[in-house]
Amino acid sequence: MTTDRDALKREAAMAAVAMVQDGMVVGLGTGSTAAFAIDGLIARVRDGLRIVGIPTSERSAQQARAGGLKLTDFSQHQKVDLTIDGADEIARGSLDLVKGLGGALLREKIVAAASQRLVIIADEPKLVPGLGGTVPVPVEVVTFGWETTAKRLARLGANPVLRQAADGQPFRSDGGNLILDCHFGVIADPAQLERDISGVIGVVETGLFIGMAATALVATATGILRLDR
Ligand SMILES: O=C[C@H](O)[C@H](O)[C@H](O)COP(=O)(O)O
Repeated sequence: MTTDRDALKREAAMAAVAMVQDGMVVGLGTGSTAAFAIDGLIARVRDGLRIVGIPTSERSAQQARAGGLKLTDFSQHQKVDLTIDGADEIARGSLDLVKGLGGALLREKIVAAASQRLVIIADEPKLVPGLGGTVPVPVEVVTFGWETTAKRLARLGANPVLRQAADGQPFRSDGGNLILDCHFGVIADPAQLERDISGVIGVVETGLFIGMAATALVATATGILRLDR
């Protein structure tokens, strides 16, 4: 019986790491759960696994590099065999996701879009009946005119909040953009909302990942729940 959240995240991560095969190009996710997966890949590479990784953030790149994982990029590989990443919410059934509370949504979505298979790892609290009930939708926006972009997002029914970094300054993504955390409440039609947000002038990318995850490995107190779309 596992109850500690980190232990559960690690269990989900190891289940995904076991899916990685020799010769793969692997997308390296971002966040605390994905960090356990990167550690697991480092250990498997030390045991002889031959892979290359494409990181979804500077911090995941740093962790991978420090562990001796060979990194590559889209100039060398335009197709990713398998991406392992976390999520802030996973909708039961559709496996639609909210991602981006760690600020990495743009590179995560680019890597996910280039992936043959996206495997999401999480512990049970992330599994929800409907998206938006427990977290806001992170939306990456350009700095110029962000205040007007926020107003346009509010017209969609959001309460957009400019994300602050620990030092009190506005949070900056790896791409140098800002993030507006958009509180919608439970979202009736996530696919339509994703299209609506994407159409807002000034928006770079949304944290709604619709129809992108193939599998979710959710660690529960009694074992790993595998959900396939
Ligand atoms: O931007 C960060 C990513 O979307 C993370 O995958 C997501 O926030 C989940 O992070 P954690 O595994 O730390 O809950």
